Amino acid sequence: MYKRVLLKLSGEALSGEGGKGFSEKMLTYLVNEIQKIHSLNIKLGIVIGAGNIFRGKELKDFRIQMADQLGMLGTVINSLYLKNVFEKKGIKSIVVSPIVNLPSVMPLKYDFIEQYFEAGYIVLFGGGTSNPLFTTDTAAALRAIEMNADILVKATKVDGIYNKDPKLFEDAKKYDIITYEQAIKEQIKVMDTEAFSICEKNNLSILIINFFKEGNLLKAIEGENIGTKVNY
Ligand SMILES: Nc1ncnc2c1ncn2[C@@H]1O[C@H](COP(=O)(O)OP(=O)(O)OP(=O)(O)O)[C@@H](O)[C@H]1O
Ligand SMILES: O=c1ccn([C@@H]2O[C@H](COP(=O)(O)O)[C@@H](O)[C@H]2O)c(=O)[nH]1
Repeated sequence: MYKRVLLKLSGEALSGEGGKGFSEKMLTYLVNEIQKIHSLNIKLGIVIGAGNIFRGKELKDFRIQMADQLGMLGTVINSLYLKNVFEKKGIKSIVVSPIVNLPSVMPLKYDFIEQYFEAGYIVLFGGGTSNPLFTTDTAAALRAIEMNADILVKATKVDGIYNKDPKLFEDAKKYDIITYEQAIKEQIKVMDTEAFSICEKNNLSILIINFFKEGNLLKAIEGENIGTKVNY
């Protein structure tokens, strides 16, 4: 079983696939899935995207730097939203971000992160990498290394990596395991190349799983071979 986990969630985990905003049904599902792994006493960090609010590239009339800043703020909004949802269910969490100074957001300080984990908090890393031109996949890779995670789990809307986009090609074939070298060479689009590259350099594997299938997250943390594992 993995003991230190960085979980990358799509913003759509809050809205439902393809949706915007926040869905009560999805939030209930999300909390139930998190509760299953939180009870295992693991050190859990979460990076959440903002596809349910803004993705920079969706704001066509904006300069990309401006659009990306809105996207990054969206990830802080999602993190705070999630903190509140967790709180109502008795799950302790803390929002950490290098980009905003708000009473409920703590600055990113490595020494404190360990203390939050020791005190049983889930750490919600908001604000992406703090730089435009990136996405939360890259932020997840950075935070995973910084928290010394033993796995980065990307919980998304496909059940793993295929030789081509399974949402577009019915005959796409799934990989159970793939190396970073192969993923980068084949230009696999399920995750940013920057994220692959950071994890490869730091000897951290990634697990891609379908978030929308009940029980998947728990199975992945317990080491069951679901989804696709990207190995260095
Ligand atoms: N070779 C591939 N194998 C698997 N999925 C692929 C592949 N190529 C492209 N994809 C697409 O990648 C998508 C997952 O990545 P995407 O960045 O959209 O999600 P996310 O990171 O979970 O969301 P967010 O942008 O909200 O953080 C899937 O919907 C899938 O269609
Ligand atoms: O490091 C980062 C992370 C994110 N952004 C912007 O935020 C949105 C939302 O993140 P997703 O990973 O797409 O859900 C992203 O599209 C970027 O616009 C960023 O600029 N830098």
